[in-house]
Amino acid sequence: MILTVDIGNTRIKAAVFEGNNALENFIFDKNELEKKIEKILKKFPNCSDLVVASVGSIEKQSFLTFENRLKVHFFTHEDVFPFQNKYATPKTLGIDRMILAGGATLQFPKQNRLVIDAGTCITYDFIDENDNYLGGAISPGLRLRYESLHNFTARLPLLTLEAPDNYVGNSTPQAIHSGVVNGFVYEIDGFIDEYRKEFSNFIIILTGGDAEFLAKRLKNTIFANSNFLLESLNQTYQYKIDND
Ligand SMILES: Nc1ncnc2c1ncn2[C@@H]1O[C@H](COP(=O)(O)OP(=O)(O)O)[C@@H](O)[C@H]1O
Ligand SMILES: CC(C)(COP(=O)(O)O)[C@@H](O)C(=O)NCCC(=O)O
Ligand SMILES: [K+]
Repeated sequence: MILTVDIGNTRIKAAVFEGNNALENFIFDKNELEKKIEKILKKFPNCSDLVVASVGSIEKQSFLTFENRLKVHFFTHEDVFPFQNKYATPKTLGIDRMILAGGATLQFPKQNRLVIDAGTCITYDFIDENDNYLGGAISPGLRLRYESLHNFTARLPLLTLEAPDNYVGNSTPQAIHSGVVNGFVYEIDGFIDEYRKEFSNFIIILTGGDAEFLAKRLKNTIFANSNFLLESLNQTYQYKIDND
């Protein structure tokens, strides 16, 4: 059994895998990291490996305490990945994006793939049919948009996610919901349309905390898989073991 841990900028997601099956998923806050992992290991004492991808503030040292019990692997740019990295600054590419690209390459062989991760940020990652990672885009995620409007203005309230009634918002709250949610949806549909002009065919993988909310609102039909990063961590780790 493998315990995978994804440390994002908002929260931590974890899952226990047996082969390719996720047995249980967990979501928690970074201040609960050690306590939650202890609890998971108590429930799944057969975990032999702990595999981590972190773009958050948590570093490898936080996992030292588990090293006497199981094999700990903290993914870095030095690991082997199943694609060629064509990013001009490969060392600054987010490790979460590398794991997503790894999972997309392994799960959907020999085809163009676009991965959209709607988390703290929205990230777009394109891996072509020859397994070249080309890059993509980074923009503010849903919650970040609500928070930025509030934090950088004097008069805009901090709202929580709500589906707008209309794109013509007729009040301050409705105008904010329209701007944030419709802007978010139009951005993603717009990006997909642009990619379609350049690449005739590609599979789209949509993941992240806002994937489900988003999927039903897009003009393009895409199935959301909120678990794709953890699945990719599990698969990219297997790939690393087989190819090291
Ligand atoms: N309970 C929740 N707590 C925080 N964010 C949530 C929650 N439910 C949905 N979200 C949405 O999920 C996004 C964070 O997604 P997630 O994939 O967990 O991010 P990250 O990997 O960057 O930590 C937020 O922008 C927010 O809009
Ligand atoms: C873009 C990100 C902040 C996304 O983080 P997330 O939304 O998953 O928490 C992360 O992938 C990152 O720190 N990237 C480094 C810059 C880059 O990928 O080019
Ligand atoms: K993201």
